[in-house]
Amino acid sequence: MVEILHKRVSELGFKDKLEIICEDALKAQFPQFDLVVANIPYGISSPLVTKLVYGANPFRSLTLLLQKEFARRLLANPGDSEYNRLAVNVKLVAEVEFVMDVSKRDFLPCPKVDSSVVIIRPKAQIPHVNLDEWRAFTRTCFTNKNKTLAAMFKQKKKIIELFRLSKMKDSPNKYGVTNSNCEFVDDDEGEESDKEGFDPCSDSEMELSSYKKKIIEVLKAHGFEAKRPSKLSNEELLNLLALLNRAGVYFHG
Ligand SMILES: C[S@@+](CC[C@H](N)C(=O)[O-])C[C@H]1O[C@@H](n2cnc3c(N)ncnc32)[C@H](O)[C@@H]1O
Repeated sequence: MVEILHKRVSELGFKDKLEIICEDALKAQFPQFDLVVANIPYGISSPLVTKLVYGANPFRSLTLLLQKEFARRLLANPGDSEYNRLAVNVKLVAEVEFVMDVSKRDFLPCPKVDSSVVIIRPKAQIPHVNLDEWRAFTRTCFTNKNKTLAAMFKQKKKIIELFRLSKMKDSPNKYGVTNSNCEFVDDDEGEESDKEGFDPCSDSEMELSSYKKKIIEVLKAHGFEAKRPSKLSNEELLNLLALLNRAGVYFHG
């Protein structure tokens, strides 16, 4: 395709106006861009959309041909069965507009899946929130997006993880917890075990229990206890994150 493009622009006399970067799109450092119009490889849709939307580049719009199901997930709203962490995170900073469906029969050779075109535009006003903290928080919430928040935050593993993160805020070198939540690939609904991989012995049971109580009190006091992440708007999630942070509960070290 690169050769064909080079040949075509040469024939049309546009050779000096086109620079072709032939690299892995996930690894390449993009030059400054204003518009993206792309038929992207469907297999890397999630990390590529993340990279484009959360990159440092102040773009105007991204017009993307995506696999239809992926586009539906990106367009989903709270309460929709497809609502997911990707939609939550993209919609924090951008608006996603549906343009059109494109049938697989419109391609030759005919692929296995249908496609859709969407336009993503950055929001004029982005909520004031630490993005690493936000993404770690939505990762926690959307790992079990249909569980109630009370059930989710009663999981021992989760409590220990958050407790250590909160302590790490006070003494960063003492606690070896790292949080690799920076990418929001489509990994919601990965059920978590309550016990695996954590050694609660190093934290006092009493401290853990009062920490858990503190979280549950925040949920109860603000009517979040019986709510489920899959039904919460970004405004509600932002509010919950702010309330938890204020109570000393953090999701990112
Ligand atoms: C859906 S096709 C689109 C091709 C072309 N843009 C078009 O519209 O006909 C996606 C293209 O991205 C290429 N590709 C796959 N993974 C890639 C990656 N990580 N970085 C850059 N290109 C990739 C594929 O080889 C394929 O040519």
